Amino acid sequence: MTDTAGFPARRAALRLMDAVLRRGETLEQAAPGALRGIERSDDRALARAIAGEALRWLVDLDALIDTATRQRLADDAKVRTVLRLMLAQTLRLDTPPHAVVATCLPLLDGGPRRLAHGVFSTLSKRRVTLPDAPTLPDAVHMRWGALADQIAPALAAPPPLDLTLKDAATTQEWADRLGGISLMPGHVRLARGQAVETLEGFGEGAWWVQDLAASLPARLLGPGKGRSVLDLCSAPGGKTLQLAANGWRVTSLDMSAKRLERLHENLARTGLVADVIEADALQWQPKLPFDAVLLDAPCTATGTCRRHPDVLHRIGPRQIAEMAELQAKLLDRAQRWLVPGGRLVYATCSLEEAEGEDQAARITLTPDLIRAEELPRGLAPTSQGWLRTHPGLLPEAGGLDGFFIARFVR
Ligand SMILES: C[S@@+](CC[C@H](N)C(=O)[O-])C[C@H]1O[C@@H](n2cnc3c(N)ncnc32)[C@H](O)[C@@H]1O
Repeated sequence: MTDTAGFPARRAALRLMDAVLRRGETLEQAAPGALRGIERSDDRALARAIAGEALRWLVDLDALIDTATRQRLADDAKVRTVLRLMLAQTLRLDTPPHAVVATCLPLLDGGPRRLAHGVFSTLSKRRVTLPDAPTLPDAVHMRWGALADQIAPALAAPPPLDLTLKDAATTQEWADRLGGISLMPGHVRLARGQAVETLEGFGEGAWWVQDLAASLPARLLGPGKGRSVLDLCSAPGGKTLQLAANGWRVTSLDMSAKRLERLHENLARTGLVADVIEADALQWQPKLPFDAVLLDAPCTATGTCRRHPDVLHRIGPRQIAEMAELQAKLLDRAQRWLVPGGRLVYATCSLEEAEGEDQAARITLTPDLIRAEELPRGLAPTSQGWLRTHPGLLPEAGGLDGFFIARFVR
């Protein structure tokens, strides 16, 4: 094994790529195993950044590699993935070529090192560059249709950092203190790349990290004024915190013990209160109906592609159909748990119609149309009164995640 400084981060980046591309894991799922043994946080961040950029630009990196080989390398060949990592570093992370060669070629010890070196040198001599926007995989482009060309430019870089404030009345104060901008009361947007735990206000629980789009479902339930809400599929708790901060009596249910640990930490940090239940929503039954239900359903999360570019490569028709089936079952149950006049908000961070529009169309409750004045300036509801966001919207302000949101009343 090589002891070149920087090698462990590259080996971890290769493991991350394998986990995503061969085993269909998320970068989050793969990280603990892939990064095991790497002590320094900057090395762990580097491994994630290399793999993230290689996945974000995969189609374009492959096109470059294919111009420099006589025989096309197999899609799953290790040498192709190592070359993707090498090029991602020079073209996206400004790593000097000699450092890339020294730290990446040992990944191919006993294998086609010379081939990789040759392809990398050829492309470096040609001074190749990447396009302004990443090219989406064909299957993704087909699925997203007309939206794909708007979304792709927004994928060129990781997104800004959005915070939701515990007290919306302090919006200007926190925007000033943290040097950010606000797109609506209770929201502050910062430049990316900040270490969250070190920012003012984190320890005292004045805010939590939450993409602007992800903050909209809970906002659409308005102030709670002591009424009851079921936050169904709630962990790690961004929406539970919002609802509790906005005067709701929150029952917060999720089936993942691990994710609920983070929810408990978030409640403790912010001093907010919720009744937390660990249960499978497909089995659980409430004793009493609720004034509101927020179902932020499990989904393929393709709307988070700016932060999680792995979704561009591991999500296909099978995963979408599986999630759509689960969402339909959850919705069938959730809509029965409301008092007459109670409101349901259904949301997913997916860009797939099967998980959004198609689900909303099946709901038998009365639509409660979303109004433009409830949304950040520049966003508008669809003609059905639903909200469909995607990363290409609000481009001057830095975009937002892809979400589908619909509201109903019983
Ligand atoms: C989109 S995430 C929720 C994010 C959360 N609402 C927030 O704002 O932080 C979906 C959640 O659904 C949970 N989940 C999936 N299937 C479930 C089920 N059958 N019962 C309860 N929770 C489930 C997952 O554990 C996951 O935490």
